[in-house]
Amino acid sequence: MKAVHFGAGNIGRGFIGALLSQSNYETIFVDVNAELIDELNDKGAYRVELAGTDDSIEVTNVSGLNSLEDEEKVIEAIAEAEVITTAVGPNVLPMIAPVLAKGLLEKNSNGIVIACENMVGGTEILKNHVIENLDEEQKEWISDRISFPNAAVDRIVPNQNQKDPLTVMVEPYYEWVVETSSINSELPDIKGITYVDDLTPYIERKLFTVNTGHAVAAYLGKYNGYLTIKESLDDSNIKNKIQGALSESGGVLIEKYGFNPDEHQDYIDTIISRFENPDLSDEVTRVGRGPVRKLGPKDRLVRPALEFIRLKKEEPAHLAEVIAAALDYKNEEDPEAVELQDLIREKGKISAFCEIAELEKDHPLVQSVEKYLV
Ligand SMILES: NC(=O)c1ccc[n+]([C@@H]2O[C@H](COP(=O)([O-])OP(=O)(O)OC[C@H]3O[C@@H](n4cnc5c(N)ncnc54)[C@H](O)[C@@H]3O)[C@@H](O)[C@H]2O)c1
Ligand SMILES: O=P(O)(O)OC[C@@H](O)[C@@H](O)[C@H](O)[C@H](O)CO
Repeated sequence: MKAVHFGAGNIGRGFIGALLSQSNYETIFVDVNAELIDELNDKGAYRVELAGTDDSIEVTNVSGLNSLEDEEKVIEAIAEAEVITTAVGPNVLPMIAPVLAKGLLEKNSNGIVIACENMVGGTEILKNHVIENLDEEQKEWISDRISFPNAAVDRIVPNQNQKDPLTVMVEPYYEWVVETSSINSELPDIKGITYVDDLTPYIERKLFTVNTGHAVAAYLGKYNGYLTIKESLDDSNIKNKIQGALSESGGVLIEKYGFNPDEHQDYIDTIISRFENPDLSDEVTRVGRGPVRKLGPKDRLVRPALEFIRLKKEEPAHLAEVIAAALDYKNEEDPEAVELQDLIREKGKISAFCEIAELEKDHPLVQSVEKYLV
């Protein structure tokens, strides 16, 4: 069995690639990072270390293709693969869509594409990019043969600082949930996947708890001069604010999906203890990366804040404070952080926020954020 995985980065190697290998797939990684691709082809294997344990997984039967230089080979690999997965980041999905479309059109059997990105409806969005330049006949062909199920993935994989460029250290915890309703062939037998009929409660619970809490730690941590998520959590003031923000997003999730409040609190507590893992060093700049995306209307801060106002008719004070801290986020090495600060210089914080979050200035969330601006 063959799998093609776009993105040989942290989650690609440390999570998806490892599970594909453990499920006996030959996995071909496609990436733009020439060093990683050369290493994968030289070694054909790499190690995933489980932080805080002596355990590791030897990931074998892997190789790499450079998506900038090897287009014909990428198309051929996609045509032969049963499963195609991605972990490239939401903004990169439109860039991989053209080659993915070419490869899928070459297939003579059914296939499944799963985007493993932190976003609601990620695979569906990728599918729309894939089919946007196809003619009607090609669209029908793809819709008949290729399944595009949405997915939620959860495992903290920090940026790596290892001697070996392929070795990756991950937290032992993981969750990979895939929606069955849009799969029109046999479900792939991949270790670790939980199949569900309706992904919405799972992806929202994950994004608006793990990623909302993480964003609080990153933006308040950066504002307070901390370098890592662990340092942020060691500050009891920030830890309380994470609890506060997750009570706001949790209130929304409990109301929308009928989660048991005690069980949801246990979920929050587990996540906070994952952030405190002393064996992982995760930088606030990795977790806070891409602030324009993270301040978007459907992402981890604005979406739960808007729903809190709509359902609870109260001010989401903690989420508003974190949004204000995110508007202060500066990192010259992060193109979105530079874009955000350029926009703020041009328009001011509130107009920049309104533009990114697609809100009017008199919206209650905007007024709430304004109170916390520095
Ligand atoms: N790291 C985590 O803890 C984690 C956990 C769950 C989900 N995710 C999600 O997984 C995705 C990837 O995150 P990551 O942390 O692995 O990032 P990463 O930067 O480590 O990996 C992304 C990889 O994509 C590659 N890439 C960029 N453009 C490409 C292109 N055009 N074609 C092929 N490859 C390309 C990059 O070179 C890089 O190797 C994101 O959507 C992220 O939200 C990450
Ligand atoms: O990957 P991002 O940029 O959407 O978010 C940063 C982190 O919150 C994220 O990568 C988490 O580590 C991950 O989602 C845990 O499952």
